[in-house]
Amino acid sequence: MKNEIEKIWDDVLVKLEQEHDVSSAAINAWIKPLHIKDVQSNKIILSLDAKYDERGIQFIKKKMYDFYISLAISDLTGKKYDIEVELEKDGEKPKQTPAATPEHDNNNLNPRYTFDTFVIGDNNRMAHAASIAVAEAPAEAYNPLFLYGGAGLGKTHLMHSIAHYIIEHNSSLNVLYVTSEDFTNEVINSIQHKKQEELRSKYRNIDVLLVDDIQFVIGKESTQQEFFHTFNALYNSKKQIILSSDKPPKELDVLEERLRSRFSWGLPVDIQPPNYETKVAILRKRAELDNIYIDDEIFDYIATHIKSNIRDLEGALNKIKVYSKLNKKPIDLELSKIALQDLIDNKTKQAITPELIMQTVAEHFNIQTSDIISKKRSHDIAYPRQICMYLCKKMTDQSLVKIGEIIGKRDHSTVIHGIEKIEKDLEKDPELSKVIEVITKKMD
Ligand SMILES: Nc1ncnc2c1ncn2[C@@H]1O[C@H](COP(=O)(O)OP(=O)(O)OP(=O)(O)O)[C@@H](O)[C@H]1O
Repeated sequence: MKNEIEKIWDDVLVKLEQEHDVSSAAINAWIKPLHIKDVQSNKIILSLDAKYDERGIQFIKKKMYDFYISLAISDLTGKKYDIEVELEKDGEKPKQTPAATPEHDNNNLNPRYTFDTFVIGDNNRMAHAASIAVAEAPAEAYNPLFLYGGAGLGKTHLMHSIAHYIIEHNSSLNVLYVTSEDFTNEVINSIQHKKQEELRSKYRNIDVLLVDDIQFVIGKESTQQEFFHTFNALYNSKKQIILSSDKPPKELDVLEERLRSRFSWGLPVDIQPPNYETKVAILRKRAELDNIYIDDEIFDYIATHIKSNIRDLEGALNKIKVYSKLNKKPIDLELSKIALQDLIDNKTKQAITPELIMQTVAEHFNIQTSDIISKKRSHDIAYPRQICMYLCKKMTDQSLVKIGEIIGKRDHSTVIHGIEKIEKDLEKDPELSKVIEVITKKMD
């Protein structure tokens, strides 16, 4: 049993990062030093590297990493295990330590996040170009470079790419990548242990500072202060600063004005969600890097069904890989659909509401949503209204009474009549089936 868990350990780590938002830095620092000591019928015992002490275990529990590991394992194996973490005794370390991916080098950088593996699309072209400019000529092109955009769209990937590039091409420069969480913790520790001077001199000796998710310093008084001074010191000495955030500087509302304006000094540049073609290109690249062959129809299926972000796209691909491995079946479209069932069904169900149905039907028939809920009885309005009733019953969890209420306060016998009318027409009118199919697709 231990073997089986060891086999999927890499996938557990990927899941922690992709689905439970455990940062790659945290995986490196806290999950990699865990070894699978024993697997019992419903319990897995993990031991934490002897270099740590009890506080390490407390931290893992506090951050709920044990809970996320248990979730990831149950997701992958379909079986629920409790996770127990204990401290490894010196010399006890098992020989077979599970390999950990993603690996991180000494600089806390994911080796996979480089310019070579970054797919350029319309959504990120400018951000990519600016990143290259900064990597080639630190502190000369844009300072600070401020990358912003929604979650999982590639900001961290670009930041690591810049850092890798500079380390490789300009080895004399002192490059530091931190998340704002790391930075905050360093500030707190320095205050606690009265080592603020040490922290300041560390940060002021850096040539290229990259701080990921800077929005998290907002509201943390001392951290903001410290960052403000670090920023000024580096900027005035013509050192490169690269920041990422979920919003542009002007929308970081609660941030002190003096920091907000500094963030806009250089180049704020956004990353947007990818379009269909870019999504497919990213999936292809990912499969190529993982050395697996995946048919285009599967990429098409993922790209049309996963609408959120690139992390979720990769998560979907990963789910398919793991499902095929566990079930020892080749990857085809049918297997992919089964593997992604939960992911996709949930998302569709959540998104489709009676309001969305009314809006889509109205658009399709070139009428107003207000017509649908109105008292009008002409065929060009009443028929789309009945289609709405039919689709609400089919695609939402609403009761007939509720559907009637939403569609213009109609009683439930009117709703039943409407649904039956459409069901009957569907039996004899292939054109209507097509109309329903098109409307359903529009909501997908
Ligand atoms: N253009 C791209 N080409 C290839 N992979 C990409 C691209 N954009 C994002 N990815 C991949 O998507 C995943 C999520 O990206 P990343 O962690 O950089 O997002 P982020 O914008 O930093 O998100 P967050 O704000 O949540 O930290 C990563 O595995 C990354 O490699």
